[in-house]
Amino acid sequence: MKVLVCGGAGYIGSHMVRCLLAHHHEPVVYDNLSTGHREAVADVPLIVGDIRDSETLRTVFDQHCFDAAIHLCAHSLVGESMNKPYEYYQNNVFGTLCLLEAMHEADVTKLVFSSTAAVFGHPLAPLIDEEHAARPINPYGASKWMVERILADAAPAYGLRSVSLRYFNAAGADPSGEIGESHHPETHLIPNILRSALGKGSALKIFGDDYPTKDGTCVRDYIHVNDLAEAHLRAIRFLDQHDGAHCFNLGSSSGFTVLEIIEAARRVTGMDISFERASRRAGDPPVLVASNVKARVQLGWRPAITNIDDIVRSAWLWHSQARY
Ligand SMILES: NC(=O)c1ccc[n+]([C@@H]2O[C@H](COP(=O)([O-])OP(=O)(O)OC[C@H]3O[C@@H](n4cnc5c(N)ncnc54)[C@H](O)[C@@H]3O)[C@@H](O)[C@H]2O)c1
Ligand SMILES: O=c1ccn([C@@H]2O[C@H](COP(=O)(O)OP(=O)(O)O[C@H]3O[C@H](CO)[C@H](O)[C@H](O)[C@H]3O)[C@@H](O)[C@H]2O)c(=O)[nH]1
Repeated sequence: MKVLVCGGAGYIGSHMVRCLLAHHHEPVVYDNLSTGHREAVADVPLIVGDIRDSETLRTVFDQHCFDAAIHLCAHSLVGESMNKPYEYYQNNVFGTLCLLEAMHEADVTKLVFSSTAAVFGHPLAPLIDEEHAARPINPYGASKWMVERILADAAPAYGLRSVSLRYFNAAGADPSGEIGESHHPETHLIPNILRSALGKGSALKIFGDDYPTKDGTCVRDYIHVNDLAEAHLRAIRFLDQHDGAHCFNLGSSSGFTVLEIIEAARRVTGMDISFERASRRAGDPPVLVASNVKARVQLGWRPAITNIDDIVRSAWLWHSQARY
C-alpha cells in the first residue's frame, strides 16, 4: 500500500512510518515540522507542508495515488488548549476538514485518525470502553471529538471509511534507539522522569498526590508506541472489509500511578530519581484506563509489550542517546 502519513515526522508518526516500511508498504510523510523532526523520517519521502494548505495538499494527491491516509497532525497539549482554544480548533478541526476535502476530491476513501482518551473527560467507569459517553473537558479533547463526529457524517455522505483510534498514553520508543519522543517543551511523564535522571530539564514534579487512587497519584494506561503503530495497520485492513466510521480504544487495560512509573524508571536506570510534590495539574482526571476488548476482537490487535519496565527501558534507550 501507498499511505499518506500526515504528521509522520512526529513521535507516534515516525514509529508509524517504520511500521509501514517493516511491512513493505510505501509511506509518504506530509508534515509542517512544527513539532516533528526531519531526522525522524530520513529514509522516506517527506513533503513539508501544512494540512491547512489545501492547494499544496491537492498537488500531493495529484502526484501520488494513495490507498489510505493516516492523520496524526494536531496540537495536542491539554493545558495549552485551555489557553489557546482558537489555535486548537483551527489546526485540529479546520485542518482535518482541509485534509478530508482533499481526500474526497482525490477519491481516497480510507482514513485512520489519531483520537485520544481525552474525548472521555472524567471517566465514569474504571475501564473505559467504546460505549462510554464522550464528554471532553478541554478544547483538545473537544477538537478530537468534533472530528470523530465529522467522520461519522462523512461516511454516509461521501463514502469515507474511517477508524478513529483513541490512544491512551503513548509511551516508549523503537528498540533500535534511532527514533523516540522529542517535544519542546516536554510535558509527558516518562520523558520528564528520564530527562530528570539525566540531569536535563527542570526538577521532576508530581502533579497531585491527593487523588482517590492507591498512592494518591494519577493512574494512566501506558501503551507502547510500536503497539499503537501496529493497530493502524490492522485498522486499514479492517477498512478493506467494513465501510462506515468506527472507533477503538487503544490501551493495555492496566493502569500505573505516577509513583509506580518513577519506581519503574529507578529499576530500569539504576538511578535514584528525585522529585517534588506539586499541586494538581488542571484538567487531569484521576484514572484513565482503556478496555481494549473491542480492538482485540474486531481488529485482532493485542499489545505485544505489556511489561511497564520494558516500555520504560525502550524510552530510556532513546533518551540516554537522543539524536534530535
Ligand atoms: N502522545 C500521546 O500520548 C497521544 C495520546 C493520544 C492522542 N495523541 C494524538 O496522536 C497524534 C500524534 O501525537 P504525537 O505525540 O506523535 O505528537 P507530535 O507533536 O510528536 O506529532 C504531531 C506531528 O504533526 C505535525 N503537525 C501538526 N500540525 C500540523 C499541520 N497543521 N500540518 C502538518 N503537520 C502538522 C507536527 O509537526 C508533528 O510532526 C496527535 O494527533 C495527538 O493528538 C497522542
Ligand atoms: O512532569 C510530569 C508530567 C506528568 N505528570 C502526571 O503524569 C500523568 C500523565 O501525564 P502525561 O502528560 O504524560 O499524559 P496525559 O495523561 O496528561 O496525556 C496523554 O493522554 C491524554 C488523554 O487523556 C492526551 O491524549 C494527551 O495527548 C496525552 O499526552 C498525569 O497524571 C500528569 O499529571 C506528572 O506528575 N509530572
